[in-house]
Amino acid sequence: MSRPRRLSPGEVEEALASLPEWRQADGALRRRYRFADFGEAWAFMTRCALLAEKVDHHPDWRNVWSRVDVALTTHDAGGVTQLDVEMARAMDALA
Ligand SMILES: C[C@H](O)[C@H](O)[C@H]1CNC2=NC(N)=NC(=O)C2=N1
Repeated sequence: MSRPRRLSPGEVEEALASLPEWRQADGALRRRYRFADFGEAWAFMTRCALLAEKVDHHPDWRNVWSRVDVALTTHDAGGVTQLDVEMARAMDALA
């Protein structure tokens, strides 16, 4: 894949207008998901993991019981790119 371009803060803000649960902090898109229990959280992570492998773009995340904290950033670009915006939308659709 060609190297993705890091989005400007303004471009990220624009993208976040249609991703109300997400915020931008420390060079990443961040969201907390809450599920009914650990099984639901893990099932969500499994769906995301399969997608991440398919598109070769992987979330940084932390799971505690029914909670999943996600940070999306493009390490190669040193910040948020269109890939992260697309992954955020896809993860919302899988939640
Ligand atoms: C070698 C491989 O293509 C890279 O390490 C990919 C894999 N998954 C990735 N995931 C994310 N979120 N950012 C990256 O820069 C990235 N790079």
